[in-house]
Amino acid sequence: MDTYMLALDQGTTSSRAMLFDKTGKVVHVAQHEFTQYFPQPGWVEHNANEIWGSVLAVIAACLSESGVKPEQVAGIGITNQRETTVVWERDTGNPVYNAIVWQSRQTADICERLKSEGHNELFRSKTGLLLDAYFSGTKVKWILDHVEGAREKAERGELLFGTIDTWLVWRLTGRRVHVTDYTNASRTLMFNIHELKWDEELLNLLAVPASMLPEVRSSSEVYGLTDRHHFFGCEIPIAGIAGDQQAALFGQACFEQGMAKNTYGTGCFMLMNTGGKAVASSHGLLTTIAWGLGGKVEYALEGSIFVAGSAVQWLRDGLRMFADSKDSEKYAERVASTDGVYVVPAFVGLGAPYWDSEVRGAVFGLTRGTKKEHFVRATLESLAYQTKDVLTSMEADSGISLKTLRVDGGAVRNNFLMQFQADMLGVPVQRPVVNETTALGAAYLAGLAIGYWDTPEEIASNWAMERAFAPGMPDEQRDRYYGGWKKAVQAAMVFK
Ligand SMILES: Nc1ncnc2c1ncn2[C@@H]1O[C@H](COP(=O)(O)OP(=O)(O)O)[C@@H](O)[C@H]1O
Ligand SMILES: O=P(O)(O)OC[C@H](O)CO
Repeated sequence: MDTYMLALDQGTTSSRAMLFDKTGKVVHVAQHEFTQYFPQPGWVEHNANEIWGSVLAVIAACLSESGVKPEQVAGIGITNQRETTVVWERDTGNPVYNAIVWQSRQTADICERLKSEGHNELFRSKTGLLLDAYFSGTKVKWILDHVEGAREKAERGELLFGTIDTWLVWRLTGRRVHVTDYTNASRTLMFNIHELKWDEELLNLLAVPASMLPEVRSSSEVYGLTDRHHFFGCEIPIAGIAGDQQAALFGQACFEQGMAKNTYGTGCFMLMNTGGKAVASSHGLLTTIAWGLGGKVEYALEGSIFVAGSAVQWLRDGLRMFADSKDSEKYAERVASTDGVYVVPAFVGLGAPYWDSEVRGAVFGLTRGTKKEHFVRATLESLAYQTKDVLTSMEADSGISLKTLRVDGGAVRNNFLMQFQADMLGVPVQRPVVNETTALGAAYLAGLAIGYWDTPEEIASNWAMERAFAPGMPDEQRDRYYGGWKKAVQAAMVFK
């Protein structure tokens, strides 16, 4: 009987279940979108029960559509949108508030207050992060402060906190197992990434009771078995957990120090493996845990870009410039350049390396001759420029010069973008055959724990390139283009 690994990829806009075989090939995918709530400007929330329902639905669809029987599933790996915060009642399992999504800015004032009290450096040095509304810690505090009775319940030990991985494992195991892994813990602002434990001093500053927190485990081990009731009568080991960007780094087999990947989805997330060393950034990057595996923890430097593919969606849905995102390539290629037009897609502020939550989007260099094609091209180029900003910081922080960049995510299908990216970075951009590297990484982590795969080397040999894009732009032209982008960003940051 053939067996498969099942990856559950719980993303910001959809949940996916994916079956992989031993060669790392996708056997089947099922996907389900769910509701986005925007209760106030800048706030983004999800219904945690709807997410749970969507995960059950995609598991059922993936198995029934593929004809794979539940008993053929050797193990489950979970990967998730990171930082998104759920608080629920231990006894009833009811969330006390919506899940507050990573993009949500509703805790910006809590961050400002902690910064004004001089705590930024403390959080940075212990967690590798910044005091920004992006991360979970202030979101937990916000729920305890704003939901009636929540703080009292939390103090009595009646509430549990989890990122989405934790929520799903708790539900899948029939409410028995309350765990997370190092990668997800490292995005909470509450976890000390050097001592590998929840940090009491930070918990006190955030006023979050330790009793709410999940146990932190490695990214590859058996955490528990699925409850028969949720898994068609089968008890399947849940054996891998990683935040989606770390899972993609693993799925791209970036196992050696200095290897990096960039995922072009809603946002762009570039991670560089820095090995067993937590490299502190002095250029606006995050230090994060890449994975915990085989009794060891490896670290990564991360540049998080908040708006990437969603800028293409904006052209499609907001400005109605085309009906399908893939047409952006055709329009961009109809002109030889943007003719000096720059789009700065700072719709929710700018993440790495600027961390400016007040700045908003801007367009520069318009003339009477500016056409839709220039606009589309400039928007796509903005993804590559933002990535260049991050790589420049990454090389400065790590002292490592990137040799090649491995890419994945929805927007890498755009050949214009990939070529422009290679030109801008001056290094080859490599696109793998399997673009579903996030889910694949989760499957690999789970598969290693249960012996479906034996070693990371075996996994690395599965990685295959679909196409490489070689840099070809003359230095002078690259510097001129990039210089224009830097000026555009600076100008956008002045206008607030
Ligand atoms: N051919 C394309 N060119 C440019 N952008 C694209 C293309 N195809 C998809 N996208 C963008 O990629 C994003 C979807 O990628 P995906 O990896 O599924 O995102 P996520 O996991 O963040 O939801 C969308 O924002 C979409 O606009
Ligand atoms: O849901 P995604 O794939 O856009 O990823 C979200 C990131 O994990 C946020 O940090």
